[in-house]
Amino acid sequence: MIEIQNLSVKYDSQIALENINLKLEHPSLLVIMGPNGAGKTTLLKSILGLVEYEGKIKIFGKEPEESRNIIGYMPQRDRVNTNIPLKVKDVVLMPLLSRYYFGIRLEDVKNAKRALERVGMLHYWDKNFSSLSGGEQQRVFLARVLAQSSKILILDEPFSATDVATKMKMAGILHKLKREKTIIIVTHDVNPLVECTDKLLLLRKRVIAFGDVMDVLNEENMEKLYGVKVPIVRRENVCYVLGGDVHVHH
Ligand SMILES: Nc1ncnc2c1ncn2[C@@H]1O[C@H](COP(=O)(O)OP(=O)(O)OP(=O)(O)O)[C@@H](O)[C@H]1O
Repeated sequence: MIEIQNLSVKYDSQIALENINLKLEHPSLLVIMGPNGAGKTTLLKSILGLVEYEGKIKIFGKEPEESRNIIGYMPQRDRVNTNIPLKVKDVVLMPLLSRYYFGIRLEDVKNAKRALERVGMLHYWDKNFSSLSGGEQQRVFLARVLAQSSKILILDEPFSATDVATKMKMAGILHKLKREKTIIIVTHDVNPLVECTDKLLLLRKRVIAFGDVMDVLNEENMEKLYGVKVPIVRRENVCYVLGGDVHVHH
């Protein structure tokens, strides 16, 4: 369970997050949406203990710094150097290696292969990572995080650079995983995930809205969030953002 109380983050004097409160049950899937610069990545980094913050964050009752071994993190692709001179297998195995000082275990290789198979990339095992397309690299990054078998997954824009088939495939994997894990996803495109999202957080430095998708995803809240009209279509028990990828600078 993740509990955040009165969380605020400042970079120098600039406020990135102000008075964030939320509670997330385990297992569940939380989607975070908001305009560029809204503090989404900063919120993820706070949960990971990677930035200084004011307020309280408890992850199964522990501090973020003490919880790193139960969290798998997939950073935003734009912010990592994807020109890595490594094979696909090395990229997936790397976080597993750092856990054990005595080298690679057969079980780690099995986990890495299983994760790559899950995202449909096992045939690239021996291929140079930098030669893959953006969407393929994204699938390898997802495999890397899946192979860690963490209780909590934090994914920053996992769908960027992926085609519609890959998005649907990734969403399907996450849908299955959320039965046993807590998954936190930042995305500009909530549509592939609406059916498996338990809680939606609309963030713009502060919490604009937090709750069930059907309650939170409405035109009034989207206008508050993005400052422009964003049409929503409702159909039976689901709703979608018309335009899909909402990417607005505030
Ligand atoms: N290391 C840093 N030093 C100074 N300012 C920062 C730093 N990281 C982020 N910021 C600023 O904090 C604000 C929030 O940034 P953050 O990356 O959390 O936004 P975001 O919602 O993830 O945006 P995007 O959708 O563009 O990825 C921005 O104004 C950004 O410029």
